Amino acid sequence: MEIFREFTFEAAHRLPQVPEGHKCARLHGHSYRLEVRISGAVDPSMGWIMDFGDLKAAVNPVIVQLDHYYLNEVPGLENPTSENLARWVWDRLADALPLSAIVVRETCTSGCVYRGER
Ligand SMILES: Nc1nc2c(c(=O)[nH]1)N=C([C@H](O)[C@H](O)COP(=O)(O)OP(=O)(O)OP(=O)(O)O)CN2
Ligand SMILES: [Zn+2]
Repeated sequence: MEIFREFTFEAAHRLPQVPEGHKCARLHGHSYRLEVRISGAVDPSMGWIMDFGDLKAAVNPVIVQLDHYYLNEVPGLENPTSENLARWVWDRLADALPLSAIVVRETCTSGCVYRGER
């Protein structure tokens, strides 16, 4: 089974690799939505995989590194596409949580699902 928790953060970025004239070369911001999914067996006595509160506590230190930052200045996020951001989050949580997916939504209509593939 899988559970998830959604987090939000505000951040600015620009995409340094896009061709000249691309709108994303300009500095702009997003209200990011980040979904952290974990999978595992349901503990029979508790009736849950993990307390949602413990999931929140594990993810919050990562959110703090992103919220209201210029992502291009965060080490490892020099090219802050959704894909790179999803992998960056995964790498910082994989030791602590049984991750099944990281979902990054940049806008209401665009985003990325990362399941740990290299
Ligand atoms: N594969 C990716 N493509 C794009 C990314 C990305 O991270 N991965 N990022 C961007 C920009 O950050 C852009 O701000 C978001 O893109 P887009 O959804 O095109 O932006 P809009 O909301 O302005 O879309 P419209 O529907 O055209 O208004 C670009 N591409
Ligand atoms: Zn953008």
